[in-house]
Amino acid sequence: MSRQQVVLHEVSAGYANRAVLRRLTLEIPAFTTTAVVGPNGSGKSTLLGVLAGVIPVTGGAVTHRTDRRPAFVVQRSKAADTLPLTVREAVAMGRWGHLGWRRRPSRDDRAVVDRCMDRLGVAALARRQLGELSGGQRQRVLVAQGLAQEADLLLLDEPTTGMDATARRLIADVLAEVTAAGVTVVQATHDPDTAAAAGHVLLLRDGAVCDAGTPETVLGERPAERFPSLPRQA
Ligand SMILES: Nc1ncnc2c1ncn2[C@@H]1O[C@H](COP(=O)(O)OP(=O)(O)OP(=O)(O)O)[C@@H](O)[C@H]1O
Repeated sequence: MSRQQVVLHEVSAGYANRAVLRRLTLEIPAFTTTAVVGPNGSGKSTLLGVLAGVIPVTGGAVTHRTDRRPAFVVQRSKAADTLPLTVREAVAMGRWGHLGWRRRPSRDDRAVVDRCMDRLGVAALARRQLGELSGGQRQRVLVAQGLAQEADLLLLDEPTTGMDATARRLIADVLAEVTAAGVTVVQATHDPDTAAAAGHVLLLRDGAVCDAGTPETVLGERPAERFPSLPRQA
């Protein structure tokens, strides 16, 4: 178990009147990146919600390596883009779980927020309203917020959607750094290059795992050709 961050055993989950995940058994290896791939509607976001603990399971068991709360970066389209928040306030929300009884951010909390904004290249935008940013900038702010939680499990739902190549590389570098520092990352993605760079790949279809393993075994040597459902992003 120590090398597994999360183990799912025959897990079923979904929404009111809609079963999505069906008796899913899988392992999320610790300290590496798992890419969750599969066609639209195959259950990637639902799986992330289960791993985050925000979607209750209707059957089976989910076992986490630690009892720390995971960080969950939701798809930008599902996040409220119009909240009246500055970039700094949005990233600082990542510290809420760490605040002491006075609920006031400490110097350390503020330093973590500064570091995460810096790492995601949004420090210069700190005072801007979220609603004024481009889609790619907002997405980077959400990743910075996830990073600021300093969780040992970082869950990201299609974090690079709508990003240009430079921003995608930045996210890939940040995720490589955090896994090297002992964090486990799980990201849903439609990008074959992102999936090919992961340590582990889970391929979902119709709410079930249809393959799992290294990128080479699951995706083959030419992921974009083998998985036309994973369109190469512009
Ligand atoms: N809040 C919800 N209520 C009811 N059904 C939902 C809800 N969210 C998702 N679904 C349904 O659950 C199924 C799985 O959706 P999910 O979002 O997990 O797929 P996905 O693999 O992440 O898809 P995509 O690649 O399009 O993001 C789909 O049929 C979807 O319509």
